[in-house]
Amino acid sequence: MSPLPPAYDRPPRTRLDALSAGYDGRTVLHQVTADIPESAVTSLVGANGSGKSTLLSAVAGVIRPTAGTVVHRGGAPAFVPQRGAVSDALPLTVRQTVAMARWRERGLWRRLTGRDHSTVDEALERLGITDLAGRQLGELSGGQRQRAFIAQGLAQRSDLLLLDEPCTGLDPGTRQSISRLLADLAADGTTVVQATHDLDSARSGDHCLLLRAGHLDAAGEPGAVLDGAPALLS
Ligand SMILES: Nc1ncnc2c1ncn2[C@@H]1O[C@H](COP(=O)(O)OP(=O)(O)OP(=O)(O)O)[C@@H](O)[C@H]1O
Repeated sequence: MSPLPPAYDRPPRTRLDALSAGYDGRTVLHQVTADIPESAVTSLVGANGSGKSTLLSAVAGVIRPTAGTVVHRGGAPAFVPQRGAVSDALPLTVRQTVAMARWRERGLWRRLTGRDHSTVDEALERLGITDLAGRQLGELSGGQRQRAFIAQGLAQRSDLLLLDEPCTGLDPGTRQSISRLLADLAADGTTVVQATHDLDSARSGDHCLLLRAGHLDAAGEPGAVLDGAPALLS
């Protein structure tokens, strides 16, 4: 198999054109135009409040653009919001949490199929949490819980995985292993977009978008984007 071309040469999986979005009439994301290359890890970086989560939510379809467009070349994305899509106060096991991804497609009144169960098993396996399947979500460490939420995202079987700060609050070893997992997913054909404050993780990705006060400040190869933003590195 020939190696994939660098991210900046890959076709866009998703294209943002003059995308603006916000809350209650207040615009926080201003006319962002960018491509998200397929089969690559794109990192959204920027200071607190720069609009990373808002951009992800707009790409996920959770909030509507106030202007501009998000065009997906493919199906609906899987979105793993900050702190996961379910409260860890709910009495759910890890397996039930991951299986929720399949219920969304089936509807609550249908039984999960054998393929659904295999998808859940594969997602648990891929995140290395098969042995935690029967544990309650509320009993897990931060890193274990984060893996369960990423597994839930994977089990949605989308080729576009959107993750809001998957590494926040985790120790360096766990952060590294999650970054490696994201790279493996991209190598297998999944387009990954992560909002992150972890600059090592951003640097190890393929592509980077830097937001400043809701504007796209730079885009491209991670090293070049991050080296051009010394304030972020301090
Ligand atoms: N649900 C919301 N309702 C109203 N305003 C919001 C909401 N979510 C975010 N904002 C505002 O939008 C702006 C951008 O926030 P956003 O969470 O997108 O930034 P961020 O870059 O992800 O920040 P952080 O790194 O702190 O997570 C901020 O001023 C924030 O207060």
